[in-house]
Formats: sequence, structure tokens, C-alpha cells
Amino acid sequence: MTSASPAAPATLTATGLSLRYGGTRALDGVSLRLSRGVTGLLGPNGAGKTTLLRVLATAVPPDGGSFTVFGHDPRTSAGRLELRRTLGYLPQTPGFHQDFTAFEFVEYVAILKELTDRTARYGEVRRVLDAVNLSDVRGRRLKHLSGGMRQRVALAAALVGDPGFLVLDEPTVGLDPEQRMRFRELIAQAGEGRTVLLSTHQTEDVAMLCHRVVVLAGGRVRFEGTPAELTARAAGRVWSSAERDPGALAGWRTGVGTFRNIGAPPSGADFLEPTLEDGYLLALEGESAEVTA
Ligand SMILES: Nc1ncnc2c1ncn2[C@@H]1O[C@H](COP(=O)(O)OP(=O)(O)OP(=O)(O)O)[C@@H](O)[C@H]1O
Repeated sequence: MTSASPAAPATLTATGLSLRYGGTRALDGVSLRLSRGVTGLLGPNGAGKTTLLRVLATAVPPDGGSFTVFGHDPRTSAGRLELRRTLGYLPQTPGFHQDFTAFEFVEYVAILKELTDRTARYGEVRRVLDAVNLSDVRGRRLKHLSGGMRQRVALAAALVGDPGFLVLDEPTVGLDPEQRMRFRELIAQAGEGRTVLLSTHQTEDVAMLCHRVVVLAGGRVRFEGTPAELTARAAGRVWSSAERDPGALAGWRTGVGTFRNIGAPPSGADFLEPTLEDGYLLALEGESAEVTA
């Protein structure tokens, strides 16, 4: 994985992105800067993650604000076309045609991506299926593949044309731990030399893969920085106790019988090593009822 520093040149810059669905403010002034490597996008249900990804993938225009990817501004049709040529998008619910074989599906996407020369297109489809380790099942129909394999087909389709900007919307959802680990490897490979924005509910995915993390809640950016910085926010705010601490923002009995508490510690607290998940929960403080549950 490329570990670009925060000072690395921005490949995507977004300023004040807003989008309403009727009375719902799904995005409320999102500003963000992405550079090469994998950036994780965390947030509770309804935070606006999918909406942000759809905006950045030019599937829906924002009501306000603007963004560029590799300098291409989607507000003009020429800019939008150029941006789409640099884009690979794995949507939350990929529209699979179940009777397609893996090869046919990826080839279909390659045709949409303007690969008109048949020989070159076949070569590209084989290349991306090989990249996600699916060469052996390329002739199998999608309806006969496992969920993990189907997600890999969707990733292969996103990789067609070697895009510099990859948008992945919860690609590991529903996968078992082994499949998730394999998918992580593929995302890390895809992140080499590319700008990847990965929406996920899995804080371990972010801790293990990402060089940057953005926390979104209520359509706003609550945190932007490195995973280590997000974890460090919880230092001195996670502690162990024999009983649930009523002052804790969240607390639960662990497998060893003691309580793990997050929030404002009492004096003399027995501090624990924080995790990225702790930092994430604290970044949502005051935002979600789920944190206080
Ligand atoms: N097409 C739509 N019409 C109306 N409201 C919508 C639509 N899409 C999303 N919303 C609303 O916009 C808000 C943000 O939704 P979004 O799907 O972007 O969140 P999310 O962070 O991706 O959530 P999840 O983790 O559950 O996928 C939510 O309140 C959602 O109900």
C-alpha cells in the first residue's frame, strides 16, 4: 500500500458539498482533500457516506459546493467526461445481471468504459479478473458465485481501464472474516498508486488498510486525519472498572468480566489502550444515540 503523507499532493479536492433529499440534509458542507493511497470513510447509518460517494462518482450532482478530481471539474460536460475516464466505482448495490458470466459482466462494463477494440478489451477483462484472482471462474454465471466472489467481480469491473480514482462503497459488507481479509489484500493492491475512497462500517478495515480516515456524521465531516490520530483522540478516555461507570459515554462488560468504558474518566481510572473504534465513537460524541446506548 502506498503510504502517502498528509502533505502529499491532493488528487481530489472538495469544498462545501451539500445535498438535500426533500427535508433531509444528506450532505451539509463537506470539504475534503484526498491524496494517493486508501482513505477510509466511516460514519453511522444515514451519515451521508453513500451520498458523498455518489456525488464524487458523478452519479448525482451536489446542490452546493464543488470538487475536482485530477483537476477535472464535473460541472462542465467535458470535465465530467474526463473525470469519469479516471474513475472506478463499486456501488453499494452493484446491479448484477445474474445470468452474465463473470467475463461477460466485466466485458459489458468495459464496453461502457469505451474500450471499443475487441482484442484490447478482452485483454483488459482478463487482466482485471486475474488481478482479483478470478481467472478460474471467469466462465461461471454470477448467480452461481459466492457473495465474496461477486464482490470481487464488482471490484474487477471498477478496475477496468486502470482508473486513478477508485470509489468503493462498503465492499466488504456481508463477507466472512477470511473473505474480508482477502478483499483487504485486493484493496491494498488497488491502492498502490491510486486514490481510493473506501466507505465501510468496519473500523478494522480502516486500521489495517488506510493511510487517512474521514468520519462523517449528519452530513458533516467530524474528523479527518490519520488512523493513528483518530486512535490517539481516545487516549486517556478508555478505562476499565469492576462495574459499569454511569458517567461513561459507552460501556460494556467484556469477556473477562470487567467493564470497558469510554468517555470522561473518573479520577484514578485504570486506563486501557485505545483502539481506532474508541476514537471513532468519541468523534461521534453528541451525534448518535447509538453511542450512548
Ligand atoms: N434517494 C433518497 N431519497 C431520500 N432520502 C435519501 C435518499 N438517499 C439517502 N437519503 C437519506 O439521506 C441520508 C444519508 O443517507 P446515505 O445513504 O448517504 O447514508 P450512509 O451513511 O451511506 O448510510 P448507510 O451506512 O446506512 O449506508 C439518510 O438520512 C437517508 O435516509
